[in-house]
Amino acid sequence: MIQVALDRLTKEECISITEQTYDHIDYIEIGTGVIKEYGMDIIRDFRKRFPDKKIVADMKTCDAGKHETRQALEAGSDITTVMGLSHDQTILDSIQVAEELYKNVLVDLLEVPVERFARLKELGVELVSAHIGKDTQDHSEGNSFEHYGSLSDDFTVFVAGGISPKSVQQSEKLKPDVFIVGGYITNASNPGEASRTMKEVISKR
Ligand SMILES: O=C([C@H](O)CO)[C@H](O)[C@H](O)COP(=O)(O)O
Repeated sequence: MIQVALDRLTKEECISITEQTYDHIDYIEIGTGVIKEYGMDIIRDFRKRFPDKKIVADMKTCDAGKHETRQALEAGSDITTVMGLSHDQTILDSIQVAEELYKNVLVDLLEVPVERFARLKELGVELVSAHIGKDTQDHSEGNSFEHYGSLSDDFTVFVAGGISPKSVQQSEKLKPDVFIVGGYITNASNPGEASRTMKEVISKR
């Protein structure tokens, strides 16, 4: 499956890219910076405009887990993100609220040491995102999925970070369920075509 990540865009650009890619994507991610710009209103707006798609709010919550999780999920997202490096209590609180609302939390593994993965499992985490951060994508150190090992025995795995048709294979060991694709689609001259290509490559794996 594909999650289009809408980052560093205006609201109008987010809407246009979603419309152009609609037939080839499964999840719409409202990116962290976009949420900072437009708040919960953009989630409410997307819920109305795109009722048939799953919406992920990339809140990157790291404290106040109950409040921020409720905020994003009640605005209409299906999934909200919480940082795996947060305190255990933040993760527990976020999961509890998501369960009350029959929705989900996606735990972002950015900079999380491998030793913490077992604890996340104990806390009840089900969805994780193996993520190469934007700031390390152009550097050789930290620009690899290698250290994530094999997560798929314990979690449903999303992968993110500079994903393109060429880099799909690099995360193969993680057996991802969802490929989070930002720049490859959003910076393309034809985002619809880019999302179609991405879908083809993923379905041929
Ligand atoms: O989560 C993301 C990043 O931290 C910026 O907020 C992106 O959505 C994710 O990395 C996917 O975007 P690309 O790396 O451009 O594919």
